[in-house]
Amino acid sequence: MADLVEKSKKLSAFAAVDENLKPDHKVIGIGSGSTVVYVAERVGQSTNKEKFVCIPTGFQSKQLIIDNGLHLGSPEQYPEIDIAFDGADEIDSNLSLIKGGGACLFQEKLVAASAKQFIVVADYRKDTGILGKGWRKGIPIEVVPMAYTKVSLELSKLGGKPNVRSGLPGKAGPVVTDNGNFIIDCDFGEISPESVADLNSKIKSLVGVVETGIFVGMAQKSYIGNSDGTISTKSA
Ligand SMILES: O=C[C@H](O)[C@H](O)[C@H](O)COP(=O)(O)O
Repeated sequence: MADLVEKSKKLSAFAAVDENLKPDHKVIGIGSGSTVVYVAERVGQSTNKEKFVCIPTGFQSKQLIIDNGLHLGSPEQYPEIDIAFDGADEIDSNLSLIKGGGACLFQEKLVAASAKQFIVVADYRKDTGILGKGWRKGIPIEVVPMAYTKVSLELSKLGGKPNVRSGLPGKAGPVVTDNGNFIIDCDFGEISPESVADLNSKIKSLVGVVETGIFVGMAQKSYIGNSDGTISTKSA
């Protein structure tokens, strides 16, 4: 099973890079997580790799770029990105995503929003069609630390079950993001594809929320590695 999932991740990542990375691309966004490891590996195998500048979405992503011998840039230097690749925790039928399982959602959204093309890569477990169906940990929401009780209260009033993400067993107390903030995982149950944008706007409007892990209208194409070794693609 674990081997099958790993193979699906690699399959989706390699296919996404092979089919979408073009000779005229210069600035590439590299996401976070275990699937994007294979994106970085494939970009690093490109004969053009010397001319790429790769923009990371966090600490792990930065290490992936360096380890694969790619040039590192920053979002400040490159506010316009030619193409970005990233993983997802769940994907719905409209290509809306839950992201942030690894607490990287803010920088991931920054890079995706700066990219002319945003491609999602994932194994077959992520493609459930409805957010909150397979990913039961809740929507990751990055909040400024001093606002976490206020935001938690307001999320409850919106019908969610908020939970500040713990750093245990590695750290006592909450997880602290690459930006020095906390993560609240808020369970809203299953979210119909039609109501995702509205829920995202409501969460985003709460003072203290830096960013949500709901990505609506951002992904242009998904590459899903299936358990039988095939790939399914979908365009928005
Ligand atoms: O914060 C983490 C990110 O949103 C990841 O892209 C997401 O959790 C998917 O990671 P993985 O490819 O390991 O499932």
